[in-house]
Amino acid sequence: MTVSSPLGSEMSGEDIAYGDSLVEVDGLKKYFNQDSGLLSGVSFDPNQFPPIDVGQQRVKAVDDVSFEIRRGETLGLVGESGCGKSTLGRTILRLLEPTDGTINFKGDDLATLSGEELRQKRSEIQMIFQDPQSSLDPRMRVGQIIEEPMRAHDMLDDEGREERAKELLEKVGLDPHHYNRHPHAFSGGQRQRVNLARALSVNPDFIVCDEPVSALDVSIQAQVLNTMEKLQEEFGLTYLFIAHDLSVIRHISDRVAVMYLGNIVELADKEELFENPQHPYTEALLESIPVPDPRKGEARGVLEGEVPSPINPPSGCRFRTRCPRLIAPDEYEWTDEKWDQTRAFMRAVKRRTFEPMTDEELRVEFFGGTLPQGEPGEIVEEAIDLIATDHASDELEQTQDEWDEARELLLDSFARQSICATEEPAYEIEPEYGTDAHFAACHLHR
Ligand SMILES: Nc1ncnc2c1ncn2[C@@H]1O[C@H](COP(=O)(O)OP(=O)(O)OP(=O)(O)O)[C@@H](O)[C@H]1O
Repeated sequence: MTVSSPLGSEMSGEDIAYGDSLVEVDGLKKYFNQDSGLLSGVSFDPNQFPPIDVGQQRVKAVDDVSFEIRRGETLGLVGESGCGKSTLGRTILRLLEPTDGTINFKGDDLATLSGEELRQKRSEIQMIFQDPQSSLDPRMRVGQIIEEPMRAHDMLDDEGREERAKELLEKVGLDPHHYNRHPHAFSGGQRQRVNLARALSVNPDFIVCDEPVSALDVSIQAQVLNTMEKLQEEFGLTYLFIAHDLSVIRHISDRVAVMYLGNIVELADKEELFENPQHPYTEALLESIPVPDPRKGEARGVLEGEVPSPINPPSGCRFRTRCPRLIAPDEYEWTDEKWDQTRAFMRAVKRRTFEPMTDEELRVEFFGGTLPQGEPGEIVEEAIDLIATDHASDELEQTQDEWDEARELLLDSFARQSICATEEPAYEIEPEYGTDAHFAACHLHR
C-alpha cells in the first residue's frame, strides 16, 4: 500500500536533493525574560547612568547557534538537561519567537514568516514530543487524533482523511482497526506510534523529535526507533532528533550536534563524534555513559560542578568554568606540570573541596612541594597564605572572606586570562572517520 502526497509535489521537498541542505540555521538566538512580571528584567543600579537597566535578566537559552540539516538525514542533538535543546527545536519550528537569527527552510526564512504564510509552512514541519500520554487527548479517538492536522490544513474530505489515517496506522505498525479506539487503551510505545502517524498525516518534510522515546521502556525504544528509520526512508523525511541519552543518539543519528549552555560545542559525523571526540565537554559526556557491567562501577567519569546560569554565561568558551583542560594563560611561562597543578589547586579552592591545611601541607598536596617559578608562583603563594591554617595558633578555620579572596585572586590571575575566557572558540578539524566537516568549539585546536 502506498501513501501518496495529498498536498501535491510542490510541497514534498523533492526539489531538494538528498544530502543538500533542507534547514539552515544561522546566528539563531532565543532569550527569555526571566519572569513574566511587569518589571521582569528591570534592574536598578545607583552607580550607573541611567540607574535603571531594562532587559539585563535574560535567560540566553539559545545563543548564536548555526548549523544545517540535510535532506534525508537525522541530526542528533544531545546535551545535559537545561542546555537549550528543546528551546532550539521549538524556535526552529517557530513555536517560539526567535530573538535573532535566520531559519532557512527550503528557501524561506521561517524567522520572518507570519500569518498565512507561516500557517502554510507548518504542514511541512512537524514536531513529536516526549510524553505520548499527555500529548494525546484522551477524549478523542485515534482516528480523530491522526486526522486533526489534516483538518486544520484543509486536506482531503472526510472519507479521504479516514482512508489516509488507516493507511498511516498500518505504516507506523498499528492495526487499522484501532481507528475507533481511545488512546488510553494503548501502551506508551503504541501511543508514540499514533503520534508519528499524526505528524505524518500532513506529509511533512522535516520532523523535530523532542525526546520521543525517553519515556519508553528500553526494550520498546529500539522498536520505535526502527519504525522511525523505516518511515524516514519511505517518506524521505529529515529529522532533528533531540535526546539526552547517548545510546539513543548513537542508534538513530547520521550526524550529531552537542549542545552546552545555549551553544553548539561540537558537530560531526556520528562515528567521528563517538570515536574521535574533540571537545572536553563531549569527552565528559561520553565518559559518563553508565557502564552496563556493575562490577566496573556505575559510571566512569562524572562532570564536575554545576552548569552556570544561562542569564550570565561565562565569557569565551562557556564550558571553561568546568573544563578539566583549561588552557594556561599566555602571559606566563609554565611547564605542563606546574600548570596542571595550578589548575587543580584553583579548582579545589574555587569549590572548597579540601579540609583546612597548613602552608606546608598545601604546597605538598597540590604542588609536590615546589611552587611554579616566577610571578605565577608568587600569586599561588599569596593564595596559599590566605587560606593556610596555622596549627600553632588557636585559629584553625580561615574566614569565608579569605577563601573568597584567594579564589578571586586565582581566577582573576589565571582562569580569566586564559584564551578560553577571552576568545570565543570555533574550529574545523580534519576528521579521522569519513569526510564530513568536524566542528569543535575548543581552543585546544587553535
Ligand atoms: N519559557 C521559559 N522562560 C524562561 N526560561 C526558560 C523558558 N523555557 C526554557 N527556559 C530556560 O532555558 C534554558 C534551556 O531550557 P531547555 O528546556 O531548552 O533545555 P533542554 O536542554 O531541552 O532541557 P531538558 O532536556 O531538561 O528539556 C533553561 O535554563 C530553562 O530554564
